[in-house]
Amino acid sequence: MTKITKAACIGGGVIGGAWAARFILAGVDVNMFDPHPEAKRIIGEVMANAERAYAMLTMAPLPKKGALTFCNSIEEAVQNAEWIQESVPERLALKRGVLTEIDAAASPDALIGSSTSGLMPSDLQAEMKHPERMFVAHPYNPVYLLPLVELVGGKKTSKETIARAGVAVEQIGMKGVVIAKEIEAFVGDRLLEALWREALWLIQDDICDTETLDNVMRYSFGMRWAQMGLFETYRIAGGEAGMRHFLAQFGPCLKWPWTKFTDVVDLDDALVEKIGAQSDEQAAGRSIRELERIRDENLVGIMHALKSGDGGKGWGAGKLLAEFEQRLWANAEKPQADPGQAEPIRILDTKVNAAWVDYNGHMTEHRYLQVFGDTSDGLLRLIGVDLDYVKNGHSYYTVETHIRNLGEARLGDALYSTCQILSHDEKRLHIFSTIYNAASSEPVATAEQMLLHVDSKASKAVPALPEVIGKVKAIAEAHATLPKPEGVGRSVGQRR
Ligand SMILES: NC(=O)C1=CN([C@@H]2O[C@H](COP(=O)(O)OP(=O)(O)OC[C@H]3O[C@@H](n4cnc5c(N)ncnc54)[C@H](O)[C@@H]3O)[C@@H](O)[C@H]2O)C=CC1
Ligand SMILES: C[N+](C)(C)CC(=O)CC(=O)[O-]
Repeated sequence: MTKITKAACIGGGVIGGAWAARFILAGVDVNMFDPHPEAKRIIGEVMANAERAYAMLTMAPLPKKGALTFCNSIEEAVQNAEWIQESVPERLALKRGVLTEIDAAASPDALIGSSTSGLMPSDLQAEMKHPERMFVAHPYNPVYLLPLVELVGGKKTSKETIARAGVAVEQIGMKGVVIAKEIEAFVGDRLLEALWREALWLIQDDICDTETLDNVMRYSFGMRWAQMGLFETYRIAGGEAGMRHFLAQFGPCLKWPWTKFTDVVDLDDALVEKIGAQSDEQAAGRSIRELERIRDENLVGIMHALKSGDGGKGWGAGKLLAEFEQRLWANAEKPQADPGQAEPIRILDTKVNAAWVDYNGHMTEHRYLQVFGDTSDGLLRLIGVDLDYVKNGHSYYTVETHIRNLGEARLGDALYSTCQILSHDEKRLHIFSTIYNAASSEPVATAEQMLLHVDSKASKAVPALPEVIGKVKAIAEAHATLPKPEGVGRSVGQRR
């Protein structure tokens, strides 16, 4: 078993709530246990931000969202869960107690991950009856966007568990990196800890304030690190002679007094207050949720940029996103439609989310094209133009689109789209799509489009394959009995 259909999240704070969002948006049902009196509100807000981020992240068809169920106990939450993720506060005794409860109630082959930032898995699994299935799955905030998860086994974790976990995280768009030996704080947090220690010294000693320090990072090496790590970046910094020259040139600096090394700053009340006050000033009144949304938009932008890196092949986290999207397309549900039915085919059900809304307070222009694009893609899947068809060198390209905006779509409005085939031949597909407001059934926009069947390797129009033409013909014959939709053949500025 590696495909996860149900997960349990034990602890639904910053990390547990975001794990839940990642699972749910990947189509996995989640049972949540968190005794916090406001857990539902908090997780609801995290979920809303995650959905907003995914709407910006990808145009690929996300699977039907998993269901979120709040449970009253750990025992209830872990029932039938294939992956259980513990994300309770970072205290060894608390985590051990929770893991022991999970251990007693979980299915024997469930994978049990801990989000701990630094505790050793061997210490966490010490009191478990079946410790072989327990490991650290250390994510990065926000879990629903940042794909890395460090997988760390303890003394009693089986190799099979780590291997299964590595495969399972791919399903939810993550990159599992197996850490060879367990060590406190693993790899990422050891690096962050070193930086954090120096940062605290710099603030304590009034070398800079929190905003200056953040500016130093985000206008320079912070940007570098998002696309290449430390070593690849420094290899380039060595010039043509590469890493060896870099080490020869900058190695000796390690002996210079550039850092306070392992001395730890005394985080007393005065320093806490100093950092707190500088951080408040830096935030300029923005709430945490607002900051999260800004962060998410930026992270999505970075991932989009990385997706087109390396000459379009994708690079790092962007390559991973491209591969995840390929899987989403491959698993996309075909619209359910009877091709013989004489009515426009209902293709898409969607909702106007925050990222789609512009300064006028309604759905912005290019999102209409996105919905129409998703609608024509839905029709294509219905006629057999799926990912395999595309991989084999054939596809339809849209060569002309005329959109009419007829009504407003506001934040949260439920929408659906339909598509009608107007005419076709062996190369061309002439379609008319309509977006409706689901509550009023009023049309919000229409698009008349011409699609051309192509040989994508030769970049030229060629006849569609017979099985596709057969399906198009069946739908077109049924649609031929329909009246011509109002607006067909309109040109911009045309007199009525
Ligand atoms: N916040 C971060 O940036 C990151 C945190 N982590 C790790 O994730 C874990 C959780 O941290 P956060 O989410 O930041 O903490 P948090 O304080 O935001 O959330 C912890 C949640 O656990 C709940 N909880 C407490 N006792 C519980 C119990 N017995 N059963 C179920 N739920 C319980 C609390 O009500 C709270 O909602 C920690 O191990 C932390 O080291 C890992 C990566 C990043
Ligand atoms: C601060 N922290 C140690 C909890 C951070 C992490 O564990 C990872 C992250 O998201 O930076």
